[in-house]
Amino acid sequence: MDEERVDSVSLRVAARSEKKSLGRLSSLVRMSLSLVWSSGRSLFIALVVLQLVAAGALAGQVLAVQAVLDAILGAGGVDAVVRPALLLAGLTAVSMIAAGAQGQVQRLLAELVSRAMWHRVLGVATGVGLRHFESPEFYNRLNRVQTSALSRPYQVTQGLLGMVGALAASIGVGIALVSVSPLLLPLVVIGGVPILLTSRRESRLEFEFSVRQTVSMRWRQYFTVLQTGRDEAKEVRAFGLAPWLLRRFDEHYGSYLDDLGRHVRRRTVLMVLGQVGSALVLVATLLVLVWLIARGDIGVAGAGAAIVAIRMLATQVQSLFRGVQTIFESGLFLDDLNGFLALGEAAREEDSGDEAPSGFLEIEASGVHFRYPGSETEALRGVNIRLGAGEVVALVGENGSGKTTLAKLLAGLYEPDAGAIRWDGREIREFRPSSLRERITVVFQDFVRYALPARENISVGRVDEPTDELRVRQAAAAAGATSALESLPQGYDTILSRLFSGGRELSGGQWQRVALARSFYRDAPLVILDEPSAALDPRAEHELFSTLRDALHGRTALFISHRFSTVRGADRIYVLNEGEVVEEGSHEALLAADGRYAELFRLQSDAYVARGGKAGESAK
Ligand SMILES: Nc1ncnc2c1ncn2[C@@H]1O[C@H](COP(=O)(O)OP(=O)(O)OP(=O)(O)O)[C@@H](O)[C@H]1O
Repeated sequence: MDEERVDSVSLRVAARSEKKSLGRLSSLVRMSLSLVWSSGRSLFIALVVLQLVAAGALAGQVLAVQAVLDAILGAGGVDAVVRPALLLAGLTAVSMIAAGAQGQVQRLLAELVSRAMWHRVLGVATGVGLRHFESPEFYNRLNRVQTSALSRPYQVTQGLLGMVGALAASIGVGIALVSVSPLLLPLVVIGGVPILLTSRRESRLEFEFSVRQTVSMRWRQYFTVLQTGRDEAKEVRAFGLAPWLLRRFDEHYGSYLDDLGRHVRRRTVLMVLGQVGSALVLVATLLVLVWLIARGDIGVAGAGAAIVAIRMLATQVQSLFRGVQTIFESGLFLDDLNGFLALGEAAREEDSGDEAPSGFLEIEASGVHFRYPGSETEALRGVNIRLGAGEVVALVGENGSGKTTLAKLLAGLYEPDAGAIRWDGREIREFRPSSLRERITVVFQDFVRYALPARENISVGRVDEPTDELRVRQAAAAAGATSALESLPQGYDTILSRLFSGGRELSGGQWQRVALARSFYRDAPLVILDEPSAALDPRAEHELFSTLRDALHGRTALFISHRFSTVRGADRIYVLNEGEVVEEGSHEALLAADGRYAELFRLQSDAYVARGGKAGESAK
């Protein structure tokens, strides 16, 4: 919670101290333009052309109005009015068509920019180290980036294009107005200033509101997922959670709506102040016009054209200043976005070092300490373990003793705070992290169940190569998944989820076999299996471990298990307790030592015997 508070406070402070210099404006514009340009240059050019056409047509309309009025008041009769009237109609049609076409082109361009932004954001989300996923601030930022910052570069460009169009139109109409009376132009421009001032304040309020509401919005999203998610649906019904979840959702929505109400009121007050200020200047401008007419400086046709020009120009000047405001408003969100994208830069820089060797003779963890970010206590405290090539090594220990954490460090997903993990004497931190991970395959307890065809659920084990059908089937066979997958309606083409039509769901144990097949398909020299048999029935578990060495084809395996019947076949067993290795050795040696392992083993086998089964004895 503290981190969230610091995050929003620091961002609000940054927003207040933000410099509104021209330099900043130009750097925001440059960044946004380059993104839009690289995403769809031909559409961008088309938009600029359409803006210019619309602006030219607008300025032409002022002159056409004057020509129509001149013709009406002159002695040429009806015939003389036809040509300027047709011109006016033509110019009006052109400006309307240009505006309509702009809307369609903008829609396409916005999607192209959005895709380019998603590429960057997803690149960061998948590229940053796992430690970021321990931090609420990372999720806050990710949420803000997804909900608002993603569309901002395009909005800046749109603001800029709007400004270009408005500027072109203002110049055109301004020249037309000056030709009627030079005095009126500065007054119309001054009319835009109140809008500029109030909208700058509105921008800041908008950003502050967004930062303030990030955490609440994430809670709302979370409660939405709980009520709509497939995985959650069972428990929500079984526990009758629906009304309670809806109440929790409503609490967050309620506080959001209260804050939104206050925010909208403040923005409305500012908007009204700006508009009233502009309207007062407009009144002054019109009074000057009346004075000019009274003095006889402007004729009737000129006065008519001036009124049209003042109206048009006031709108254009407002658009111009609103464009500036959009850019500044987006600037605050873009800073946030840039901060997020910088994490990706840092991750790319971190992914450097030597190529990891294709194999090893020995992996050794020595004196490894590790504490999760934000955690008080160490999850690992001076751990020493060794894995020889081709060995099958087991980690056992009670819940929370650090087994999974050690597996994550060995998999190169976290770095030790102290101590080292070495491959044949070389510290793994010397290797490029992504190249190290290519040499390792891990099946986590909570492996991902992809809503994809069975084949892809296995071949995602190695996506950098084209799918090898034979290897998919061999991996499935090694994991004991063949019969479950072949009996599916479309065999390996069946989607393993009910989310999509034709899909089928697997049982927990069948899924576990698919995850194992995925790890075998990866074909890496080190295989890490975190409770690979937790969901397997006794027969499947027995089959898995009796054939594990064959399936490994000489690869090294580290597996975590709570079942001692599976652990006993390992070459070496490490017993963890509160982040430390307290015992190591073969099953027989550990039993003979009569320590913690022997105690846990007896507890488990006694439980079987107590239930009257023979499994305990057979385990011994
Ligand atoms: N992502 C995390 N952030 C902070 N602390 C964590 C995180 N994951 C685990 N821990 C803590 O680290 C310690 C070791 O956890 P770990 O998951 O390695 O235990 P384990 O031996 O694998 O447990 P289990 O048998 O229940 O799977 C525990 O105290 C746990 O609360």
